[in-house]
Amino acid sequence: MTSVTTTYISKLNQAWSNNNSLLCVGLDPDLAKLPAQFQTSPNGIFDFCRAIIDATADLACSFKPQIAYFSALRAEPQLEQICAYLRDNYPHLPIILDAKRGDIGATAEQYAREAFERYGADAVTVNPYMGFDSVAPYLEWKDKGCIVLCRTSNAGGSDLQFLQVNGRPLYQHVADLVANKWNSNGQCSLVVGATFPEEIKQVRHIVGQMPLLVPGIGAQGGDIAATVAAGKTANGGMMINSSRAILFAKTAEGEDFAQAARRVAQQTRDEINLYR
Ligand SMILES: O=C(O)c1cc(=O)[nH]c(=O)n1[C@@H]1O[C@H](COP(=O)(O)O)[C@@H](O)[C@H]1O
Repeated sequence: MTSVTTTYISKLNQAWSNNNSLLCVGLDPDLAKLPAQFQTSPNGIFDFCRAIIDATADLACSFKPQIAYFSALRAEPQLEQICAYLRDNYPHLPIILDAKRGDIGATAEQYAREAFERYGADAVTVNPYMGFDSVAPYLEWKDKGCIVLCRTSNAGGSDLQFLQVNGRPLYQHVADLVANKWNSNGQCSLVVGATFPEEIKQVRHIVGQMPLLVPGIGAQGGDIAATVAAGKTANGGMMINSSRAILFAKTAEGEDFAQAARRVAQQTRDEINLYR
């Protein structure tokens, strides 16, 4: 059996190759969209996510729970259970806690503890808007990952990220800053949306081999071929996230929701691999 390593980056490298996959399965369990039996049972969110995890783990390079789907419903204990379930059963797959945190250092220390101690995540998404001292507390956790928003997948990302600053767009400054100043321990990644393949190319050029978290395929319509071509590296280079398209895949005749999720995850993984 392959040995399990403990840093975010080494886990990710192993997951890319062991599962031959760049697919990150997003866990965004919108209660209203869950099959009816999970909407009403007390541990329904956990049970739904566990079924999705078991159905897709061999096809994924990581799982990304989005914290708002839990905290909005006071369901953080179920998120703790999901993270524990992932650590116990799929310890080789990194857990990316999507929380998009950003605050002054003292508060960021608490957010880092929340991500890495409470949930035992391998990496957390953070917002760079408040600058280095707001990100530094995450970097103190040397074996954990810090995934910084750079060129987000939403249209409104352009409001700020495309502003020209000293001759180039702000998102390129973020990429440069993270790659050349903040990443001294090699634990950083960047978020770049699959809806903007040209920007993925620009970011890849600036950051070398740094892993990218790339949401925006599936429900947001990002182009898989263009995304992979723009961001791939020799050993992987990207976690390409899909959430709703997998979680709430339309069932074919005779399929249950988990089988449908697996089918879509497999199609997505295979389509990504076509272009690697
Ligand atoms: O950081 C993220 O994960 C993220 C960044 C971004 O630029 N765009 C984006 O969609 N996301 C997240 O990625 C997931 C996308 O979900 P789907 O559109 O359903 O695949 C959601 O959890 C978003 O919060």
